[in-house]
Amino acid sequence: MEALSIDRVGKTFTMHLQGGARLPVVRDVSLAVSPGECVVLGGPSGAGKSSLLKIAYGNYRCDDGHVWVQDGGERVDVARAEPRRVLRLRRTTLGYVSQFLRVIPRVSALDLVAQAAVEQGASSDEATGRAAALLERLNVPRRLWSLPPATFSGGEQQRVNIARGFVAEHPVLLLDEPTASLDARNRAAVVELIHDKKRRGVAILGIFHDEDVRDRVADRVVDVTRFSAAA
Ligand SMILES: Nc1ncnc2c1ncn2[C@@H]1O[C@H](COP(=O)(O)OP(=O)(O)OP(=O)(O)O)[C@@H](O)[C@H]1O
Repeated sequence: MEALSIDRVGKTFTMHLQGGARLPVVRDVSLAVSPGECVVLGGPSGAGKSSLLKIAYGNYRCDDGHVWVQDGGERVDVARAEPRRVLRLRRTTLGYVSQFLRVIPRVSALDLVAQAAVEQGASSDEATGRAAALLERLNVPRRLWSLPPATFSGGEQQRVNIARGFVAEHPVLLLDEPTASLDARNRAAVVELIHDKKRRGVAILGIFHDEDVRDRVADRVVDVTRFSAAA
């Protein structure tokens, strides 16, 4: 059974500040991701890869189609579900790792990561243990763990963000260029984390511009240009 299924999705942006100009991006997108599989969205800049991920997460509305996510014994259509249902789905089932960390003032890196596990029901001790293990694997120096990440470097923030996204145990994970500003060593650490998730049966849909990373994690690459709605 598919964990995530995008079914005939279409999206046109309407630019209200530009006299309602319409920008068709994708149409008739259908693709599915099974448990333990990593599907990568490919295609040139502007093809609509990020937009599709945001539609799958429920951040963007789509005009047509459905986004089915298997949630235990139930299938939820992210495109049509009530906002409250989408929020619940995000807590238990649907994870998303963006390129940038949203820092919370005064919350330390360790707590920020652990919080994501606590939200899924882990005890505080267990969450802190898992958060520490991930920060370690992602080579975030121990001296930074007790500090709020606002002043961290771009790559350090990104690694805290990845730890936060991976500490939770979501059966479906959306990854928007998680390795964009990382060096080779940390890219390799992220590849390992993705392999771990796949072994645990997590379904992953992601964007990876780095070809080497893409080749190492992707079971399939879906070129989004084939769904282009432009002209
Ligand atoms: N919120 C928005 N409002 C209006 N247009 C948008 C919005 N988000 C994206 N677009 C437009 O939709 C098109 C697809 O953008 P998207 O970011 O999905 O592409 P992408 O394939 O992820 O590109 P990249 O590889 O450069 O990140 C672009 O032309 C972009 O300008």
